[in-house]
Amino acid sequence: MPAIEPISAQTAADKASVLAEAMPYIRRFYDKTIVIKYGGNAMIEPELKEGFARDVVLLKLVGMNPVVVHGGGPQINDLLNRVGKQGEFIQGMRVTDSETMEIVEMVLGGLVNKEIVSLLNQHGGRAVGLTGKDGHFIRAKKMFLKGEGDEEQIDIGQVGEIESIDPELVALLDTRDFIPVIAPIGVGAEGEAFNINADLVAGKLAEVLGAEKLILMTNTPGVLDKQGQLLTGLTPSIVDQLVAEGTISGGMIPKIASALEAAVNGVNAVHIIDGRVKHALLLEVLTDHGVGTMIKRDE
Ligand SMILES: Nc1ncnc2c1ncn2[C@@H]1O[C@H](COP(=O)(O)OP(=O)(O)O)[C@@H](O)[C@H]1O
Ligand SMILES: CC(=O)N[C@@H](CCC(=O)OP(=O)(O)O)C(=O)O
Repeated sequence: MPAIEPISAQTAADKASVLAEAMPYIRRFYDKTIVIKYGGNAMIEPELKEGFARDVVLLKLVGMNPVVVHGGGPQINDLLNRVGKQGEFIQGMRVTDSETMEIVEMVLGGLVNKEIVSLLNQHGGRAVGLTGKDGHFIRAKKMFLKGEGDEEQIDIGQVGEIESIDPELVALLDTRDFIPVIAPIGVGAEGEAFNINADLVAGKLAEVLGAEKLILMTNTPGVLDKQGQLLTGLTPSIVDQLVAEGTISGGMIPKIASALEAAVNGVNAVHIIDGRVKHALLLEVLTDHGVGTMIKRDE
Protein backbone atom coordinates (compact mmCIF):
# COMPACT_ATOMS: atom_id res chain seq x y z
CA MET A 1 0.00 0.00 0.00
CA PRO A 2 1.36 3.47 -0.80
CA ALA A 3 1.91 5.74 2.22
CA ILE A 4 -1.08 8.00 2.84
CA GLU A 5 -0.10 11.67 3.00
CA PRO A 6 -1.86 13.55 5.84
CA ILE A 7 -4.12 16.39 4.60
CA SER A 8 -5.76 19.21 6.53
CA ALA A 9 -9.40 18.94 7.61
CA GLN A 10 -10.24 21.81 5.21
CA THR A 11 -8.66 20.07 2.20
CA ALA A 12 -10.45 16.86 3.09
CA ALA A 13 -13.78 18.72 3.35
CA ASP A 14 -13.18 20.41 -0.02
CA LYS A 15 -12.41 17.08 -1.67
CA ALA A 16 -15.48 15.45 -0.16
CA SER A 17 -17.74 18.27 -1.34
CA VAL A 18 -16.45 17.93 -4.92
CA LEU A 19 -17.20 14.20 -4.79
CA ALA A 20 -20.68 14.88 -3.41
CA GLU A 21 -21.30 17.43 -6.17
CA ALA A 22 -20.66 14.73 -8.77
CA MET A 23 -23.41 12.45 -7.46
CA PRO A 24 -26.49 13.96 -9.20
CA TYR A 25 -24.57 14.08 -12.48
CA ILE A 26 -23.52 10.45 -12.19
CA ARG A 27 -27.16 9.55 -11.62
CA ARG A 28 -28.43 11.77 -14.45
CA PHE A 29 -25.97 10.48 -17.05
CA TYR A 30 -25.96 6.83 -15.96
CA ASP A 31 -26.22 4.61 -19.08
CA LYS A 32 -26.35 7.72 -21.31
CA THR A 33 -24.15 8.19 -24.35
CA ILE A 34 -21.66 11.04 -24.33
CA VAL A 35 -19.84 11.75 -27.58
CA ILE A 36 -16.49 13.41 -27.00
CA LYS A 37 -14.60 15.00 -29.87
CA TYR A 38 -10.92 15.17 -28.97
CA GLY A 39 -9.33 17.77 -31.24
CA GLY A 40 -5.81 17.43 -32.57
CA ASN A 41 -4.89 20.77 -31.02
CA ALA A 42 -5.96 19.58 -27.56
CA MET A 43 -3.81 16.45 -27.74
CA ILE A 44 -0.38 18.01 -27.87
CA GLU A 45 0.89 17.67 -24.26
CA PRO A 46 1.55 14.20 -22.81
CA GLU A 47 0.22 15.16 -19.37
CA LEU A 48 -3.07 16.40 -20.82
CA LYS A 49 -3.43 13.25 -22.90
CA GLU A 50 -2.98 11.12 -19.79
CA GLY A 51 -5.56 13.24 -17.95
CA PHE A 52 -8.00 12.91 -20.84
CA ALA A 53 -7.62 9.10 -20.89
CA ARG A 54 -8.17 8.91 -17.13
CA ASP A 55 -11.30 11.07 -17.35
CA VAL A 56 -12.85 9.00 -20.15
CA VAL A 57 -12.20 5.75 -18.28
CA LEU A 58 -13.71 7.25 -15.12
CA LEU A 59 -16.90 8.20 -16.99
CA LYS A 60 -17.13 4.62 -18.24
CA LEU A 61 -16.53 3.18 -14.77
CA VAL A 62 -19.39 5.21 -13.28
CA GLY A 63 -21.77 3.81 -15.89
CA MET A 64 -21.83 6.29 -18.78
CA ASN A 65 -21.12 5.38 -22.39
CA PRO A 66 -18.37 7.66 -23.63
CA VAL A 67 -17.66 7.49 -27.36
CA VAL A 68 -14.47 9.22 -28.53
CA VAL A 69 -14.14 10.79 -31.98
CA HIS A 70 -10.68 12.22 -32.54
CA GLY A 71 -9.12 14.72 -34.90
CA GLY A 72 -5.46 15.07 -35.74
CA GLY A 73 -5.08 18.15 -37.96
CA PRO A 74 -1.70 19.27 -36.52
CA GLN A 75 -0.41 15.66 -36.54
CA ILE A 76 -1.33 15.35 -40.26
CA ASN A 77 0.44 18.65 -40.94
CA ASP A 78 3.62 17.33 -39.23
CA LEU A 79 3.78 14.26 -41.45
CA LEU A 80 2.95 16.28 -44.57
CA ASN A 81 5.84 18.62 -43.73
CA ARG A 82 8.18 15.65 -43.35
CA VAL A 83 7.43 14.58 -46.93
CA GLY A 84 7.84 18.17 -48.14
CA LYS A 85 4.15 19.08 -48.44
CA GLN A 86 2.24 21.98 -46.88
CA GLY A 87 -1.27 21.58 -45.45
CA GLU A 88 -3.81 23.84 -47.15
CA PHE A 89 -7.28 24.66 -45.75
CA ILE A 90 -10.32 26.31 -47.30
CA GLN A 91 -13.25 27.19 -45.00
CA GLY A 92 -11.68 24.99 -42.31
CA MET A 93 -11.42 21.92 -44.61
CA ARG A 94 -8.15 20.36 -45.71
CA VAL A 95 -7.53 20.29 -49.46
CA THR A 96 -6.93 16.55 -49.87
CA ASP A 97 -5.21 15.21 -52.99
CA SER A 98 -4.53 11.47 -53.25
CA GLU A 99 -1.06 11.65 -51.66
CA THR A 100 -2.46 13.74 -48.78
CA MET A 101 -5.27 11.19 -48.37
CA GLU A 102 -2.70 8.41 -47.86
CA ILE A 103 -1.08 10.46 -45.12
CA VAL A 104 -4.45 11.35 -43.56
CA GLU A 105 -5.33 7.66 -43.37
CA MET A 106 -1.95 6.75 -41.89
CA VAL A 107 -2.13 9.46 -39.23
CA LEU A 108 -5.82 9.33 -38.29
CA GLY A 109 -6.53 5.61 -38.75
CA GLY A 110 -3.06 4.55 -37.57
CA LEU A 111 -0.89 6.70 -35.35
CA VAL A 112 -3.41 8.92 -33.57
CA ASN A 113 -6.16 6.33 -33.25
CA LYS A 114 -3.86 3.68 -31.81
CA GLU A 115 -2.21 6.13 -29.44
CA ILE A 116 -5.58 7.07 -27.90
CA VAL A 117 -6.73 3.43 -27.79
CA SER A 118 -3.53 2.43 -26.08
CA LEU A 119 -3.71 5.27 -23.53
CA LEU A 120 -7.30 4.40 -22.60
CA ASN A 121 -6.37 0.74 -22.21
CA GLN A 122 -3.34 1.59 -20.06
CA HIS A 123 -5.70 3.45 -17.74
CA GLY A 124 -7.98 0.48 -17.31
CA GLY A 125 -10.46 1.02 -20.16
CA ARG A 126 -11.35 -1.45 -22.90
CA ALA A 127 -10.97 0.76 -25.94
CA VAL A 128 -11.40 -0.32 -29.56
CA GLY A 129 -10.31 1.78 -32.54
CA LEU A 130 -12.43 2.14 -35.66
CA THR A 131 -12.52 4.13 -38.88
CA GLY A 132 -15.63 4.49 -41.02
CA LYS A 133 -14.24 1.68 -43.18
CA ASP A 134 -14.88 -0.83 -40.38
CA GLY A 135 -18.24 -2.40 -41.13
CA HIS A 136 -18.56 0.51 -43.63
CA PHE A 137 -20.28 2.32 -40.80
CA ILE A 138 -19.54 5.88 -42.02
CA ARG A 139 -20.70 6.29 -45.64
CA ALA A 140 -19.53 9.39 -47.45
CA LYS A 141 -19.55 11.11 -50.82
CA LYS A 142 -17.37 13.81 -52.26
CA MET A 143 -17.93 17.24 -50.73
CA PHE A 144 -17.79 20.51 -52.65
CA LEU A 145 -17.53 23.87 -50.90
CA LYS A 146 -19.68 26.84 -51.88
CA GLY A 147 -17.78 29.54 -53.76
CA GLU A 148 -18.48 33.27 -54.01
CA GLY A 149 -21.24 33.10 -56.65
CA ASP A 150 -24.44 31.11 -56.20
CA GLU A 151 -23.38 28.45 -58.68
CA GLU A 152 -19.66 28.29 -57.90
CA GLN A 153 -18.34 25.12 -56.30
CA ILE A 154 -14.85 24.57 -54.95
CA ASP A 155 -13.30 21.11 -55.44
CA ILE A 156 -11.09 20.19 -52.45
CA GLY A 157 -10.27 16.62 -53.49
CA GLN A 158 -11.03 13.57 -51.39
CA VAL A 159 -12.92 15.37 -48.67
CA GLY A 160 -16.11 13.64 -47.67
CA GLU A 161 -19.58 14.76 -46.78
CA ILE A 162 -21.36 12.28 -44.51
CA GLU A 163 -24.15 10.35 -46.24
CA SER A 164 -25.02 8.13 -43.30
CA ILE A 165 -23.64 6.70 -40.08
CA ASP A 166 -24.83 3.27 -38.98
CA PRO A 167 -25.02 3.39 -35.17
CA GLU A 168 -25.13 -0.40 -34.72
CA LEU A 169 -21.42 -1.17 -34.42
CA VAL A 170 -20.74 1.62 -31.93
CA ALA A 171 -23.88 0.79 -29.92
CA LEU A 172 -22.82 -2.88 -29.80
CA LEU A 173 -19.39 -1.94 -28.42
CA ASP A 174 -21.07 0.28 -25.82
CA THR A 175 -23.32 -2.49 -24.57
CA ARG A 176 -20.31 -4.78 -24.13
CA ASP A 177 -18.48 -2.13 -22.11
CA PHE A 178 -15.93 -1.20 -24.74
CA ILE A 179 -14.99 2.42 -25.41
CA PRO A 180 -15.21 3.12 -29.15
CA VAL A 181 -12.48 5.41 -30.50
CA ILE A 182 -13.33 6.68 -33.96
CA ALA A 183 -11.14 8.20 -36.66
CA PRO A 184 -13.01 10.52 -39.07
CA ILE A 185 -12.54 8.54 -42.26
CA GLY A 186 -15.54 7.68 -44.40
CA VAL A 187 -16.01 5.13 -47.15
CA GLY A 188 -17.45 5.89 -50.61
CA ALA A 189 -19.60 3.78 -52.93
CA GLU A 190 -16.47 2.26 -54.54
CA GLY A 191 -14.80 1.52 -51.20
CA GLU A 192 -12.60 4.61 -51.49
CA ALA A 193 -11.55 6.58 -48.40
CA PHE A 194 -12.77 10.10 -47.68
CA ASN A 195 -11.22 12.60 -45.30
CA ILE A 196 -13.99 14.02 -43.11
CA ASN A 197 -13.69 16.84 -40.62
CA ALA A 198 -13.80 15.21 -37.17
CA ASP A 199 -16.28 17.74 -35.75
CA LEU A 200 -18.79 16.76 -38.43
CA VAL A 201 -18.40 13.05 -37.63
CA ALA A 202 -18.81 13.71 -33.91
CA GLY A 203 -21.97 15.79 -34.42
CA LYS A 204 -23.65 13.29 -36.73
CA LEU A 205 -22.65 10.36 -34.55
CA ALA A 206 -24.13 12.08 -31.48
CA GLU A 207 -27.36 12.50 -33.44
CA VAL A 208 -27.67 8.91 -34.69
CA LEU A 209 -26.74 7.46 -31.31
CA GLY A 210 -29.31 9.67 -29.59
CA ALA A 211 -26.51 10.94 -27.34
CA GLU A 212 -27.31 12.97 -24.25
CA LYS A 213 -24.25 15.17 -24.68
CA LEU A 214 -21.76 16.21 -27.35
CA ILE A 215 -18.53 17.71 -26.06
CA LEU A 216 -16.10 19.27 -28.54
CA MET A 217 -12.67 19.65 -26.91
CA THR A 218 -10.43 22.17 -28.60
CA ASN A 219 -7.65 24.68 -27.94
CA THR A 220 -9.65 27.79 -27.09
CA PRO A 221 -11.75 28.57 -23.99
CA GLY A 222 -14.82 28.22 -26.26
CA VAL A 223 -16.29 30.50 -28.91
CA LEU A 224 -14.92 34.03 -28.49
CA ASP A 225 -16.49 37.31 -29.56
CA LYS A 226 -14.75 40.10 -31.49
CA GLN A 227 -13.07 41.34 -28.30
CA GLY A 228 -11.82 37.86 -27.44
CA GLN A 229 -14.36 37.40 -24.61
CA LEU A 230 -15.88 33.96 -24.06
CA LEU A 231 -19.47 33.53 -25.24
CA THR A 232 -20.99 31.12 -22.73
CA GLY A 233 -24.26 30.48 -24.58
CA LEU A 234 -25.01 30.53 -28.33
CA THR A 235 -28.12 29.99 -30.47
CA PRO A 236 -28.33 29.52 -34.28
CA SER A 237 -29.32 33.14 -34.94
CA ILE A 238 -26.32 34.55 -33.03
CA VAL A 239 -23.99 32.09 -34.77
CA ASP A 240 -25.19 33.18 -38.25
CA GLN A 241 -24.34 36.75 -37.32
CA LEU A 242 -20.88 35.83 -35.96
CA VAL A 243 -20.02 33.87 -39.12
CA ALA A 244 -21.32 36.63 -41.42
CA GLU A 245 -19.17 39.29 -39.68
CA GLY A 246 -16.09 37.01 -39.72
CA THR A 247 -15.82 36.59 -35.93
CA ILE A 248 -16.05 32.82 -36.40
CA SER A 249 -13.52 31.57 -38.96
CA GLY A 250 -11.20 28.66 -39.89
CA GLY A 251 -11.56 25.44 -37.91
CA MET A 252 -14.33 27.00 -35.80
CA ILE A 253 -16.66 27.04 -38.86
CA PRO A 254 -17.19 23.25 -39.17
CA LYS A 255 -17.12 22.94 -35.37
CA ILE A 256 -19.95 25.37 -34.78
CA ALA A 257 -21.93 24.05 -37.79
CA SER A 258 -21.74 20.54 -36.38
CA ALA A 259 -22.62 21.71 -32.87
CA LEU A 260 -25.70 23.55 -34.12
CA GLU A 261 -26.92 20.62 -36.20
CA ALA A 262 -26.59 18.29 -33.26
CA ALA A 263 -28.44 20.71 -30.95
CA VAL A 264 -31.25 21.20 -33.47
CA ASN A 265 -31.50 17.45 -34.08
CA GLY A 266 -32.09 16.41 -30.51
CA VAL A 267 -28.75 16.24 -28.67
CA ASN A 268 -29.68 17.79 -25.33
CA ALA A 269 -26.42 19.43 -24.41
CA VAL A 270 -23.69 20.54 -26.82
CA HIS A 271 -20.53 22.15 -25.47
CA ILE A 272 -17.32 23.51 -26.95
CA ILE A 273 -14.69 23.37 -24.19
CA ASP A 274 -10.99 24.02 -23.67
CA GLY A 275 -9.09 20.74 -23.85
CA ARG A 276 -5.96 22.49 -22.50
CA VAL A 277 -7.57 22.77 -19.07
CA LYS A 278 -6.65 19.83 -16.86
CA HIS A 279 -9.64 17.48 -16.37
CA ALA A 280 -11.87 19.76 -18.50
CA LEU A 281 -14.03 16.74 -19.31
CA LEU A 282 -14.76 15.89 -15.67
CA LEU A 283 -15.48 19.52 -14.88
CA GLU A 284 -17.95 19.62 -17.73
CA VAL A 285 -19.76 16.36 -17.02
CA LEU A 286 -19.59 15.99 -13.24
CA THR A 287 -19.66 19.46 -11.69
CA ASP A 288 -21.87 22.55 -11.54
CA HIS A 289 -19.16 24.57 -13.25
CA GLY A 290 -20.00 24.50 -16.95
CA VAL A 291 -16.86 25.36 -18.86
CA GLY A 292 -16.72 26.84 -22.36
CA THR A 293 -19.60 27.58 -24.74
CA MET A 294 -22.95 25.83 -24.65
CA ILE A 295 -24.88 25.68 -27.93
CA LYS A 296 -28.66 25.73 -27.69
CA ARG A 297 -31.63 25.70 -30.02
CA ASP A 298 -33.35 29.05 -30.70
CA GLU A 299 -36.22 29.51 -28.22
N1 LIG B 1 -14.68 33.04 -32.74
C1 LIG B 1 -13.76 32.12 -32.47
N2 LIG B 1 -13.59 31.67 -31.21
C2 LIG B 1 -12.66 30.73 -30.90
N3 LIG B 1 -11.83 30.18 -31.83
C3 LIG B 1 -11.94 30.57 -33.12
C4 LIG B 1 -12.92 31.54 -33.49
N4 LIG B 1 -12.82 31.73 -34.84
C5 LIG B 1 -11.82 30.93 -35.27
N5 LIG B 1 -11.28 30.22 -34.26
C6 LIG B 1 -10.19 29.27 -34.43
O1 LIG B 1 -10.69 27.94 -34.38
C7 LIG B 1 -9.68 27.11 -33.80
C8 LIG B 1 -10.29 25.78 -33.35
O2 LIG B 1 -10.52 24.95 -34.48
P1 LIG B 1 -9.46 23.84 -34.93
O3 LIG B 1 -8.12 24.48 -35.12
O4 LIG B 1 -10.03 23.11 -36.09
O5 LIG B 1 -9.36 22.97 -33.62
P2 LIG B 1 -9.51 21.40 -33.36
O6 LIG B 1 -8.22 20.77 -33.79
O7 LIG B 1 -9.71 21.33 -31.89
O8 LIG B 1 -10.72 20.92 -34.13
C9 LIG B 1 -9.15 27.97 -32.69
O9 LIG B 1 -7.86 27.59 -32.27
C10 LIG B 1 -9.13 29.37 -33.32
O10 LIG B 1 -7.90 29.60 -33.94
C1 LIG C 1 -11.55 17.55 -44.21
C2 LIG C 1 -10.66 17.86 -43.05
O1 LIG C 1 -10.28 18.99 -42.84
N1 LIG C 1 -10.31 16.82 -42.27
C3 LIG C 1 -9.46 16.95 -41.11
C4 LIG C 1 -9.57 15.67 -40.31
C5 LIG C 1 -8.88 15.75 -38.96
C6 LIG C 1 -9.52 16.79 -38.05
O2 LIG C 1 -10.68 17.18 -38.18
O3 LIG C 1 -8.69 17.19 -37.04
P1 LIG C 1 -8.89 18.33 -35.94
O4 LIG C 1 -10.13 18.00 -35.21
O5 LIG C 1 -7.68 18.20 -35.12
O6 LIG C 1 -8.99 19.66 -36.64
C7 LIG C 1 -7.99 17.20 -41.53
O7 LIG C 1 -7.56 16.66 -42.55
O8 LIG C 1 -7.29 17.90 -40.79
